[in-house]
Amino acid sequence: MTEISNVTHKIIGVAVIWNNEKQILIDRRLPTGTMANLWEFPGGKIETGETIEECIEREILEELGIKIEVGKHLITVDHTYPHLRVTLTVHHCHYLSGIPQAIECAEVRWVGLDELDNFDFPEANGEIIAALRKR
Ligand SMILES: Nc1nc2c([nH]c(=O)n2[C@H]2C[C@H](O)[C@@H](COP(=O)(O)OP(=O)(O)OP(=O)(O)O)O2)c(=O)[nH]1
Ligand SMILES: [Mg+2]
Repeated sequence: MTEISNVTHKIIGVAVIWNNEKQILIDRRLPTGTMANLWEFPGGKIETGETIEECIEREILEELGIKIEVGKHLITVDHTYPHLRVTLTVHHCHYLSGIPQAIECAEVRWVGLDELDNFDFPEANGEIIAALRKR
């Protein structure tokens, strides 16, 4: 039997933003809504007509107020939560300018790769963090 899934599918561009101290920028989600309070790599939904790279650059400026250079693709993770399917296309990015501000999130932080274990991320992020550690 074939089952057609009606679950919402979000196509998301995600940034792993590096600074010159080999730190990564992470943000904590707002205390309301899906995956409340969890930490994530900043990003958001792709808009019609834009590439994933353009999406990432735009979302980071909108959400954090900083300029970045979008670099190499790291991994694409397709994950289904109980009420939501996400496709996270993750790129390495380099920090260029501006002070990160928590415009659409609760908090932002620069952290080292070895510090990521101290933060709670959504389930889909396990694969992203594993890919980062493999390098
Ligand atoms: N930006 C980002 N989203 C992630 C990560 N891991 C993960 O499961 N997600 C999920 C959470 C959200 O459901 C979705 C991102 O979509 P979004 O940022 O456009 O949506 P949202 O839930 O924040 O809110 P909204 O804009 O739909 O109101 O992907 C991650 O590391 N970064
Ligand atoms: Mg978002």
